Amino acid sequence: MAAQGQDVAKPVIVHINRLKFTYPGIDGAPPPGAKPLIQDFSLTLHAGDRCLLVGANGAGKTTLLKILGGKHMVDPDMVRVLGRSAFHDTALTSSGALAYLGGEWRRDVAFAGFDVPLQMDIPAEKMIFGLQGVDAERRDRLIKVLDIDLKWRMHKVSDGQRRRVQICMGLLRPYQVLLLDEITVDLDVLARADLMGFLRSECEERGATIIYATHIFDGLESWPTHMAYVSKGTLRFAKPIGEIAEMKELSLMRTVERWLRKEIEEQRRIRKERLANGLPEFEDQNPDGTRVIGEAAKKAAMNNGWAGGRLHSTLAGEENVYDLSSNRVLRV
Ligand SMILES: Nc1ncnc2c1ncn2[C@@H]1O[C@H](COP(=O)(O)OP(=O)(O)OP(=O)(O)O)[C@@H](O)[C@H]1O
Repeated sequence: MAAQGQDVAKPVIVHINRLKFTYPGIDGAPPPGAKPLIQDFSLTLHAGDRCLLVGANGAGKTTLLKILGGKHMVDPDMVRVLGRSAFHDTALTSSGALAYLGGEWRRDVAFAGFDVPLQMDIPAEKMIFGLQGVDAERRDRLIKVLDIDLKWRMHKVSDGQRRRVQICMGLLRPYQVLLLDEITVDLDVLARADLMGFLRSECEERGATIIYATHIFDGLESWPTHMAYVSKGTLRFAKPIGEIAEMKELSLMRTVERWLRKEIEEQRRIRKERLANGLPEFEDQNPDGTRVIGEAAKKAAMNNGWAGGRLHSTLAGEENVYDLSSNRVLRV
């Protein structure tokens, strides 16, 4: 489904066409019998669109952003960013045209993409000015927007201050497509508002396209042009913000809350019906009560693409590996 009501004169920037994806098991192949995590997912976004990606924990938002960012291989026709397949055409990310800023930074001392240790005794200035080929005006603007003190020593700053430097570095290059995965958690109200304002101007002034997965809706009321609601790996809908009926009477947060409450009620009803019909409560439940299908899946190594399975190895012994969304992993 394309986001309805968009300006068709604008170029298509992101095109997802009936995407289907299953995380590979330890042998690199999808576990036999595993239900795809993402299925029949289609979405089209145009230049200048700012799309909020919403959905419950584990719905598949991070997975989708990673697929878009070229970190998981899918059929090249299923996902096109700027007309190219990010997985197969690595120049898309290395050129900076496609940028991804994700929550995994939080647990990671090395900054994705730049290979710079973030917690060593190094001034923010050295990190920010260390990146070559950057437009000086853009750099100054970002330093101002994120209110960065160039003298900050990276090993002594707060989480929020470190995050500001990370975000600054991630935005130094003028991307055409930006994928954001819950990046504002540590930011104070002012830094968050200024950052969102900056990102908005990027879309309005130079036609950048942004997809932002978040659970924090404070101050985002007038930010998105579109909303995409994901539920259990499928797209419920993607619409321009003006076409979302609930938003005429409810805030953004209450709107999403209403969707998620409805979803959970539906799931409870389905589970009740299954039990009443003598079936296991969950569709993907094994007889022993676990919810991973097949032996290969039980042994599946957690590999989240961006970080080569570093953190996930600590979770290898956990039973229901498929019930751990990325944010849950981060919060462990
Ligand atoms: N590397 C992996 N291997 C196998 N399954 C995974 C892997 N990473 C995530 N999953 C599973 O995929 C599902 C979707 O996870 P994902 O992180 O995409 O959800 P999300 O919508 O971003 O959740 P949240 O809002 O909690 O961040 C979860 O059930 C999770 O257990």
